[in-house]
This record gives sequence, structure tokens and C-alpha cells, in this order.
Amino acid sequence: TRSTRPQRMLKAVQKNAIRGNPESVISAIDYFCKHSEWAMNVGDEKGCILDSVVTEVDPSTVLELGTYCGYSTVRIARLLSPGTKFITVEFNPASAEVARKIIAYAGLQDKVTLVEGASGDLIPQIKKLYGITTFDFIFLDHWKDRYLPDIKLFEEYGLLGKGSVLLADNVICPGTPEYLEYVRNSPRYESRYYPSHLEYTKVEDGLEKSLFLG
Ligand SMILES: CCCNc1ncnc2c1ncn2[C@@H]1O[C@H](/C=C/CNC(=O)c2cc(-c3ccc(F)cc3)cc(O)c2O)[C@H](C)[C@H]1O
Ligand SMILES: [Mg+2]
Repeated sequence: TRSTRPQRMLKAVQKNAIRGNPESVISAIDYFCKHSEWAMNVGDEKGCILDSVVTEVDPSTVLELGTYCGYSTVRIARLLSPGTKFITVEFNPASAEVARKIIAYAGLQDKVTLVEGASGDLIPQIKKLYGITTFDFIFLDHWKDRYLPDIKLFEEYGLLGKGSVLLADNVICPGTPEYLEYVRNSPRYESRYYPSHLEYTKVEDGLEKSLFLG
């Protein structure tokens, strides 16, 4: 049967990247998306903003919602200090399998815990299952209508501490209007918009960084 786009992306990584070299894995995926098939990775332009926020926060605990093929997982994991706890959540088994292979090809499998399942099911159990009290950095890149319900779960289960940083992809395209309205109007967050473009295109998009004030 015909391969899937994530499988073709994995093949491109295995063919064009150097095993154990995260930069080459990132470049191989960006090249594939620019010259072969567009895919919904955060991409190189927004990826640089992601890199700068991760570097600035230098988190001890990280959560990513929506692993997809692992592109942003590799971008984040390559910047983390040793001993950082990084959990990424993906509920599509086929995506999770491709992501595991791409993360492993980059040599970052020991830095990442990929959990297969739905964020809504996992979030209430994270303290118990992983011994994490609060997250220093959270990257939201899953279904856009789930950003708001999930941030409310973070609050409900006490997973945010003073200074926790949330970074949300696609706040313009496809857009996350309810989430934006919430973080921009809630007195519990200080939000800032980083203008950019939809991955591999000239379409306007951007990232919203929200600092939890406690
Ligand atoms: C239980 C559900 C919630 N809990 C969940 N728990 C765990 N994993 C979850 C959950 N919800 C979803 N996922 C996983 O995350 C991935 C899904 C990611 C979704 N991303 C987009 O839709 C998007 C679209 C465009 C775009 C822009 C313009 C266009 F023209 C076309 C496309 C651009 C972008 O940058 C985008 O990130 C993966 C496929 C899916 O299995
Ligand atoms: Mg995205």
C-alpha cells in the first residue's frame, strides 16, 4: 500500500541526514518540505524563534503537545541541558512510530520520553507517572481547538509554576482564537506575539509566548 507523508519524510531523513547529528536531521526535513512535500512541522523560520525561547528559558522540565514527526522535538531536545525531563505527547500511533525513529536517528532518544496517547488523558496523570510537579516550558502544536482546554487542565492540575512559559504555534494560521483571547485577557499570564510565517510559505503566522504569573 502507498506510504504516508510521515514515512516519506523519515526516508528522506535516513537518506540525507547524518545519524547522530540533530542539525542534519532538521535540515533534511526542511529540505524535504521545501522541495518534495509540504508538511506541518513548525519549520525553520518559526523554529528559530522556538530555539531562542527554549535557550532563554533553559528549562528543567519540558512538555510538547503534538509530536507529529518529531521535528520540533529534535529542535527542542538538542538545546536541553543534561538531566532535563522532556515529555512529548502524540496520540496517532503511526505518527508516534515515525517520530521515535526520527528522534533516534538524531541520537536524542535518551533525552525524550515520547508518550502515545491523548493530552487530555495524560495531563491529569503526569505528576503520578513522571514525578513532575511543574513544567518550565510547554510547546503547544497539536489540534488547535485543544490548546484552550489543555491550558485549563494545566491550571487545574497545578502543572504551571510562577515563571512557566507556554509557546503556542499557529496562533494566526490555522489560528487559535479562543486560546489567544484567553491568554491575552487573563491576569494570570503575560503574553507576547512573535510574528513569522506559516512553515515553508509566505503566509502570515506566528507564535504566542505566555508567561504564567502564578
Ligand atoms: C485528543 C486531541 C488533543 N490531544 C492530543 N494529544 C496528543 N496528540 C495530539 C492531540 N491532538 C493532536 N495530536 C497530534 O498532534 C499532531 C497534530 C497537529 C495539528 N497541527 C495542525 O493542524 C497544523 C496545521 C497547519 C496548517 C496550516 C495551513 C494549512 F493550509 C494547513 C495546515 C500548520 C501547522 O503548523 C499545524 O501544527 C498529530 C497529527 C496529532 O496526532
Ligand atoms: Mg504547528
